[in-house]
Amino acid sequence: SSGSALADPEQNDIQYLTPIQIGTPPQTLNVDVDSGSSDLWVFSSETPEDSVQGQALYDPSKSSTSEEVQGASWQISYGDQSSSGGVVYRDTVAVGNVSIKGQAVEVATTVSAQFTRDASNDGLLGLAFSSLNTVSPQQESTWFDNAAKVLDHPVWTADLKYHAAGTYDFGVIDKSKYAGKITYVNANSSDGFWMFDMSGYSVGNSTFKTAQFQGIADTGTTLALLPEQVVRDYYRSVRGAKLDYFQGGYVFPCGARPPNFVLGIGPTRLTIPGTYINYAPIDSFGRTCFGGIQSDDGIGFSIIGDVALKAAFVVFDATPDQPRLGWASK
Ligand SMILES: N[C@H]1[C@H](O)[C@@H](Sc2ccccc2)[C@@H]2OC[C@H]1O2
Repeated sequence: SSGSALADPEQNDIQYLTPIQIGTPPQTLNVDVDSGSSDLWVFSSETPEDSVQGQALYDPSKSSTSEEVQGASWQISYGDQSSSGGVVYRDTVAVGNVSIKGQAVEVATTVSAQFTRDASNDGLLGLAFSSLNTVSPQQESTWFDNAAKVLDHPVWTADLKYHAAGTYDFGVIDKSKYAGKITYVNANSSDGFWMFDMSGYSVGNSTFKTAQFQGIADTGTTLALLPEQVVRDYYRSVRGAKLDYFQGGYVFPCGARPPNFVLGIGPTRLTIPGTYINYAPIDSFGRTCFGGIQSDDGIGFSIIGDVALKAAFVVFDATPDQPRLGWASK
């Protein structure tokens, strides 16, 4: 089987939301497909009312195919310090018409304020490796790991777009969605992420500088978080750019036209248009803008988020024993 689901951006492409169907009859929720985590969790009838502000709720009691996983619980905290936790049901979950029975659906009994504030986000669909799943005492598999058994190929692809709806495809590589060839690089899943090696970078039309650093492909992170040195080098070329301690990153006058940024991924190059790096105004006058490239704060690896991913067609290939990431222009 194979399927395709919408990736609909919120304002400024802060995140992309994908409708999924849970239960019988199907309950549709819009979730954030997140290649940086491995829990499928949703707002639910068991989420305290004061923690819900407009989200759609999954109600297992209204699904004839739901069953509680006795004694199981989950608790997750994310890179941006948000968090959630709760109990676990099994139910049928369809993404892009690929329907999987007995999928662990983690229902939230607590969510942090960032999630409560985000009315259009009904939960997360974690598509990193199952080794990061937080369900205890028995860890659960991601929806993709369960689906890979029935998909024509153990792959899913991300075709995110700048200020427009894109798609996540499952089990198929759609040739109409990219141009030229797909270049594959090995992924290292030992930390549970889609981690891969960068080979260098260039700013605008300057010469390519070799630099060895690792990064994770993270559809759930908005920006591209790169090594401090690389980021400092980039903003030297942006008129009026400065590191704003209070905003927590590099800002510049919204009239600035940041240069393109070229990321070396193994032998291939990913060009992030400067327009994607003029991420969004931080003030209501639209005078000062926040950069789409920021520092990874020395966490030990970079986070290749949506600002970069939306410039490519990306293949998450979970071929057993050798996961790979495919990159193509579009
Ligand atoms: N992988 C990412 C994840 O999807 C989000 S979770 C999230 C939090 C609040 C609002 C929406 C989503 C968080 O930011 C970066 C990293 O952790």
